[in-house]
This record gives sequence, structure tokens and C-alpha cells, in this order.
Amino acid sequence: MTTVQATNGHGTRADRGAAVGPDELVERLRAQATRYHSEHDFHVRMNAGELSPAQIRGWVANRFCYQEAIPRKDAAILGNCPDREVRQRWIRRITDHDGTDTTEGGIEAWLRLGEACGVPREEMEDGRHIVPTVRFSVDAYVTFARTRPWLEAVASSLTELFAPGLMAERLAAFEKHYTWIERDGLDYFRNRLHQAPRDSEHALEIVKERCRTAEQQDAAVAALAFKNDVLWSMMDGIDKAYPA
Ligand SMILES: O=C(O)c1cc(C(=O)O)c2c(n1)C(=O)C(=O)c1cc(C(=O)O)[nH]c1-2
Repeated sequence: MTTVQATNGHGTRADRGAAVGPDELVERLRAQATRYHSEHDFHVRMNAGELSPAQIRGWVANRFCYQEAIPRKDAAILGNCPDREVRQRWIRRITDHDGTDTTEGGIEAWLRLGEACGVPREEMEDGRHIVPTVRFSVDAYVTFARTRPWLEAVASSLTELFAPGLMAERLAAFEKHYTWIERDGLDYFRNRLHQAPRDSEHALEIVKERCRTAEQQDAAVAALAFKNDVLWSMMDGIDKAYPA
């Protein structure tokens, strides 16, 4: 089939006329990997061990804004989703981040990561280090989940398909290059190594099964492209705020 690639990579309806099968849809979604934030220069330098302590601290403090917003984003998806089976599994994402009476969640693990890097917990919690680009990008993601159809919001979470490679590389890079960070602080990344594939498999199953029309498929690809933009602009904001 002939395709005309949109220059912004958003895979608009002009790309294709007809709906494709589930496997080809997965290929279209996976093709978005080239625009994932792992390709951003700040991440490339992070994993090469080239960032200063101030740059790592700036990244950790700003990323806390994203971590804190994830459960609110997932609650918005639950609120818009009429399907009990989907909700039954999706709800796990909220406790993974918020924790429970007996388990520590990702937000607490991220606060410990920050402390291990030398950012006091209260400085993360009060948001004093958050730069405007990060705040607006994160807000755009939560607003997207609140206002778009729930299936598109599920598709937008599929950046997590691309996350495990970056996480594994990051964990190795932190252990090798940033030895000034206490090892216990890296639990967040270790946990995500198994949580991210589990979550993205579920989201992919939903999108494969339910995005059957060309419009739904284009909307899913566009949602994923939007999310890549959210993550990329966060990195742009952090990169600019903490120069080498
Ligand atoms: O550090 C990263 O590179 C990274 C990327 C992503 C992602 O691809 O959206 C997530 C996370 N981390 C993460 O920790 C996380 O909990 C998470 C949830 C989601 C989501 O969209 O639901 N993405 C991500």
C-alpha cells in the first residue's frame, strides 16, 4: 500500500484510507519509537555518563511533576471508561504509583531517588524546581486523558512500549557513571522494568482489539505521537534549564 508520510510523524488520516489489521496497526504504533524521548540529546548524554550532578538533580526534580500526575491521568481514564474489565486491570496503575497501606508506590520511590541524588523531599513536593515547559507538558497529558475518548488516552500511554530499553540502559548508566548516587535510590527504575511491559501489553491488547476503523486507528497513532511530543518537550525544558 502506498503511504504518504506526514512530516511531523503524527500519522494523520491523509496517510491511509482504509483500516488495517491488528498486526499492521501495531507496526504503525511501534514506528513511533524513533520519536521517543530516549533519542533526546539530554537522555543520550545522561546514559553516556556526561551529565553533572546539578543536571541529574534538575531532571529528577522536574520529572517528579510527571510522576505525580500519572495517577491523576489514570484516574481520568477510569472515569471515562465504561468497560468494567478494562477498569479492573487499569486501576492497578494507580496503586503502583500511589502505594497502599502496606506497599510503597512509585511516587515514594521517586522521592527516595531524589533524596539519593541530593534533592530534599520537600523541594520536590513543593514544585519549586519545576520549569514552565515541564508543567505545561504534564498538564497537557492529564488534560488529554480527561477530554479525549478513553481509547485514545489508552493509546497515548503506549510510549511505555519503548520505555524498558531506556530504563535498562539508564539503570546501568547510573550504576556505572553516577556512583555519587546511593544505590537504594535506584529502586524506582528496577520496579518499572517489570511494570512497564505489563502495562504496555495490556494497553496494546485494548488498542489492537478495539481500534478497528481507519479513524480509530489514525486517532490511536496520533495519540501516541502527541504523547511523544509531551515527553520530548519536557526534555527540551529540562535541557534548557540545566545547561552543561
Ligand atoms: O523514565 C521514563 O523514560 C519513563 C517514560 C514513560 C513513558 O514512556 O511514558 C513513563 C515512565 N518513565 C514512568 O515511570 C511511568 O510510570 C509511566 C507511566 C506512563 C503512562 O503514560 O501511563 N508512562 C510512563
